[in-house]
Amino acid sequence: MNRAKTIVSLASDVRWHVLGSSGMRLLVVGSRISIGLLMARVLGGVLRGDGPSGGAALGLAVAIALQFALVWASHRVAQATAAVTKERLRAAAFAKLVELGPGKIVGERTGEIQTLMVESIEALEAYFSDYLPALVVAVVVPLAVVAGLGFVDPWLGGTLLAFVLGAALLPILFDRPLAAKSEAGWTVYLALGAEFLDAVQGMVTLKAFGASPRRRRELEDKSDRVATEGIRTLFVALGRAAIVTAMTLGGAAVTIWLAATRAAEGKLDPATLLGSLLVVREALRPFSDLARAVHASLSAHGAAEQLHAWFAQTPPVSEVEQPEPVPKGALDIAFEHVSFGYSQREGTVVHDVSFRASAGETVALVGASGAGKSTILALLLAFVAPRSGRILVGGANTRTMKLDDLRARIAVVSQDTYLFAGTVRENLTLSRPNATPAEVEKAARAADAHEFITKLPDGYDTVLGENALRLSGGQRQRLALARAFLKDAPILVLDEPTANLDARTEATILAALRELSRGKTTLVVAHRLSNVREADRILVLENGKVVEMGRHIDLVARRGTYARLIDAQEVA
Ligand SMILES: Nc1ncnc2c1ncn2[C@@H]1O[C@H](COP(=O)(O)OP(=O)(O)OP(=O)(O)O)[C@@H](O)[C@H]1O
Repeated sequence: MNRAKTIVSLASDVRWHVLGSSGMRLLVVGSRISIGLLMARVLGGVLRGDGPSGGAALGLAVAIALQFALVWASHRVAQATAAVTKERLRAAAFAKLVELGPGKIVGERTGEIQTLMVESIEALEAYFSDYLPALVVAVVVPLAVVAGLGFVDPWLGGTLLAFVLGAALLPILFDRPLAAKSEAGWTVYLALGAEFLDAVQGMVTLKAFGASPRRRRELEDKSDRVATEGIRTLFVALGRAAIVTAMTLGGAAVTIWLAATRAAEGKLDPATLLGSLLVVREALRPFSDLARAVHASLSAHGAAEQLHAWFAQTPPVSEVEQPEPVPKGALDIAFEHVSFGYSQREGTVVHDVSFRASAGETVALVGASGAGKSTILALLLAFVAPRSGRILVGGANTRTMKLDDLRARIAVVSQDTYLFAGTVRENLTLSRPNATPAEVEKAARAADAHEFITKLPDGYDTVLGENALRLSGGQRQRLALARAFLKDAPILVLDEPTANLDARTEATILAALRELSRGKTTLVVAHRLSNVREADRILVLENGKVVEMGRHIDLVARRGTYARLIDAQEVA
């Protein structure tokens, strides 16, 4: 797709704002031209010795007042265009983020997504609110003035037209190299943003491994490249600006000189001469304005490519047209010959997996790291979809359900609980926004979290920073558990919820988890096998395949993979 089309297709719903903005700018220029012509009439009258014309003077006063109002209104419309563009694009980009979901987003660089959400959209905003209206003015006004002037005096009109064409067409020679440079600059800029965020998030690791000076040098190198690319772009942009300036100043000078000559020859009256002086500048000014806005257009090219690629992504799981309702009450789970791989290149990571968890049962998934346990949970949550086979919940295929409805019936506690910037209460009620304070407290008590929450400076209203870094691992998991208690969903998914905890904290969390999973269909992933002994069924996975399945006692008696895993942990 060509570049301009790529950009415009991104904001089809702001086209009325862009048109409004352009219209207002045209009115402002129109009022400036009227002021010029009225001034010429007033001065022309004086020069002819008729004295100033009262009507023209009054018209001038009205036009000046009108221009004030139009300039103000035009700024307001430009601001509104900018705000609406940003709001619509951000909403669409965020909706896409949610649609893509963790199945797609995990593995992407957070910094790049962040730059896309903030900076690319800023760049496009400038394109829509500044560059496009400036472009419309640069097309309409010069041609209108040329036509008017040509009507009064074809020689003047023809001369001005030559410079207008020069100012419009010669800069195009620079546009291709400029766009290439700018896109290169944009790419290194994005990489710098991503790297910087990585460094901030990994600061503890960088310091602990003494790697911060090296990382700093790498960042400095990238930063130098951004500066170098910027200077290169600027160099080409200066060449372009010089051409525009030569055409606009040269065009004004030559046309005005010609007008003066024609007036000296008696072929132009003084008022028309003065009028020409004033309108010629107006015909050429839009090119200078456009040259100033060209930077916005250049950044927009890189940003638009990136946003376009973002919107073109397909989610790993798409919604069905007419979803079936998720059955009510307790739900069983069945995997039937499910196979899955994250990409064709990486092959399948889950092979022909079949198992059942009746309502209220607990099924444990065990196996070495990378065996596919978390992927099976992601399949149940429909973050990713099976390549073949079916997943049934309450007897219905999950692919026929509305994704949010399915997920509303599943509570998840994982090893890395995310806590959002906000109060403890807001974090807990994430799963049930209309929960009463009594319900929140009951859930927190059940999760053994109430006590520590009440010791926080503002209790349940204590504001946690980004990802609540000041809470301990055990406290975070207690909040995660309280969230799950509050959600009270019929299916529970536990992805190594005690992985990062010390033995004593683990014991209390496990007790709360037993309580939480009572009567719920539970899928649990655990590395520490002693934690899943009581499961109704244990699935032993190896390279994405179920190699053994049964109760703890039977699997131990088989002396197979499970027994070897247990022996290995006991030795450890
Ligand atoms: N988002 C992803 N994109 C591509 N490959 C992935 C992704 N997530 C996991 N994998 C790959 O899929 C395989 C199974 O990973 P999975 O996380 O399911 O294993 P696991 O048994 O849960 O491991 P662990 O116990 O270490 O968490 C691994 O080879 C892993 O590299």
